[in-house]
Amino acid sequence: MTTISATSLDLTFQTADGPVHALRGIDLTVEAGEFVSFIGPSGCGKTTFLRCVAALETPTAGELQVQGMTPDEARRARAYGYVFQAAGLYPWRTIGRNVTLPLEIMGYPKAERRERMERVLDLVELSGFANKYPWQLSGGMQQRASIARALSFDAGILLMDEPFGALDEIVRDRLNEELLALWARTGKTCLFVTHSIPEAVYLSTKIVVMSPRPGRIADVIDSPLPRERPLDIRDTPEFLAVAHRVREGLREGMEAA
Ligand SMILES: Nc1ncnc2c1ncn2[C@@H]1O[C@H](COP(=O)(O)OP(=O)(O)OP(=O)(O)O)[C@@H](O)[C@H]1O
Repeated sequence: MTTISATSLDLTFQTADGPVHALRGIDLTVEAGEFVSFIGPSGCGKTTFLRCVAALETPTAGELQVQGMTPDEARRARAYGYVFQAAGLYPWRTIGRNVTLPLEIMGYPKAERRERMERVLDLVELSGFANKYPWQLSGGMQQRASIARALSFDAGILLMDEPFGALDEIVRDRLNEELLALWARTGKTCLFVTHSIPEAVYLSTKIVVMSPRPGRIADVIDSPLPRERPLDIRDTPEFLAVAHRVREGLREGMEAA
């Protein structure tokens, strides 16, 4: 089943310095349950594309469908959870009450909020941290709490904009492994923005390589790697071949820009 379908998508921002062509001719199909990474240099439109899916930006031309709906309908149907680069947890709320915030807004009864909170905190391995405050957790744990919050209302799509960009490499490796396990367990469709080639190749079933000015797709790579991926898969020739193709796509995209 197709979850995201973009056809000839264009978005031009009108700014004081003139038009900025953030996206041009984006054609992309994402099937349910895929893990799709978007990689490309700063300004190539990765965040803008995610924001279009989330109905936070409106394309100037083309068609975009999210679970067969317009992005706005999908937003109202709570089709996605959004995880940002900064965890964005409210410091005056406990982890548990940060996770239940969307559920409170949506009017879930208290008992169900609690049950869901416990389930998603367990999914991100933060059981036992519900009563802590964000500042009592490491950066990696805060990001896991932010993922739990995005999972709390069972959206089929998880939009993640560089969620691990600010973390050191060892923590990031661990979160990558955990995210893959979480994805396998939940069957979510994931759209994930990253600047890291190894991260994109390790996580994804599909890698979208983008290039700037105007933001467009330089290559779409369907990963030949198995879905089960221990971290040391990164040393295999198959992994390195995909990483090489991503690097080539980035280089060609820069040359064409
Ligand atoms: N609201 C806005 N108004 C005007 N221009 C914008 C707006 N949002 C984004 N842009 C411009 O659109 C282009 C694409 O931006 P976008 O943030 O999507 O890139 P990105 O690939 O996510 O970059 P990064 O890797 O730095 O996060 C950039 O040139 C940016 O300056």
